[in-house]
Amino acid sequence: MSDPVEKAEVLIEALPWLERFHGSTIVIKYGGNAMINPSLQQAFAADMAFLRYAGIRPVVVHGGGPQISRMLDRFGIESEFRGGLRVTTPEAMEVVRMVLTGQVGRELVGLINRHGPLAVGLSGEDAHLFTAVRRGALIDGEEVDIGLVGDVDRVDTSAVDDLIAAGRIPVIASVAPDAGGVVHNVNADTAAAALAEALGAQKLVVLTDVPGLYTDWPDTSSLVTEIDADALAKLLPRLESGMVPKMEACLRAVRGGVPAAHVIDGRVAHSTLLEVFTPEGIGTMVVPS
Ligand SMILES: Nc1ncnc2c1ncn2[C@@H]1O[C@H](COP(=O)(O)OP(=O)(O)O)[C@@H](O)[C@H]1O
Ligand SMILES: CC(=O)N[C@@H](CCC(=O)OP(=O)(O)O)C(=O)O
Repeated sequence: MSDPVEKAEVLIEALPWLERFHGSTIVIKYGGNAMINPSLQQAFAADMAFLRYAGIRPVVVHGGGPQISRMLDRFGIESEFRGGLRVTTPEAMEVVRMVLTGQVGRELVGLINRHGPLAVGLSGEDAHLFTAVRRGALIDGEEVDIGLVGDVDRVDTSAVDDLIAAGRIPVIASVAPDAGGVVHNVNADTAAAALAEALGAQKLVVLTDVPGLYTDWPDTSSLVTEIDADALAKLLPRLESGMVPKMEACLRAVRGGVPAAHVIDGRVAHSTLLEVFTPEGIGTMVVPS
């Protein structure tokens, strides 16, 4: 696009969205499957800086499932998932914590900070951010024990609030202690939804490696552009694997007062900007009923 008028039109198209979201908090969940290559990761980091410099308050919660699986593999530990959640032994938990807080989070912080002194990494263990409660996986209506896996029971947003007030971008790993201090593995979608709700965010945006939710996976004609909470609740028992915690998270967020939760394709460069600043948006939008 070399025509200056066209360029100006693209810029001005963002104005209504800048007016609407200026000063708002948006929680962005960056899934491990969307971290496909360095240029996409750099585009994601640039988007976070762009949001921040546009007067929006981005808060990043990151996953790292494939990265954890690769490291477990290097240690000769097999990965097993039940209902989209990793079966987490105490041994695997050490690896989960190391990869999320020491590797994936650090890399993301570094990429965002190429654009200024913006990102600060933390995890659910910092300043009581998340308190976990042990949960099982729901398999055919029955709760199955999957080890040190937690749900978010309590959120103390004070550390995140402090960082936002200082103009920083919190980058959060989803490990969290329970009330007794035992660290649990929390699915990153779950953590992002709990945080979006506690912060009173205007949006939850979940980046993954598919264009959105399919009602009849993997039939690509069944992509959903918009669904309300009640319809999603009805669909949930029919969903599989990684989509289960993801759509549970969207449901939790909108039922908890977040006006919209979006699942978008993180393999598209700058997908977050497209979601926030264009009238069409992209992916699947979940809204309250
Ligand atoms: N109904 C569905 N709609 C879309 N994706 C689905 C569906 N059911 C299962 N999936 C799978 O869920 C995956 C996304 O979840 P997950 O692998 O946990 O991603 P992430 O690392 O981004 O959290 C997709 O790559 C797709 O293979
Ligand atoms: C309990 C559970 O499953 N935890 C996840 C935490 C990371 C995560 O959620 O990463 P993605 O967003 O990339 O899937 C795991 O161990 O893989």
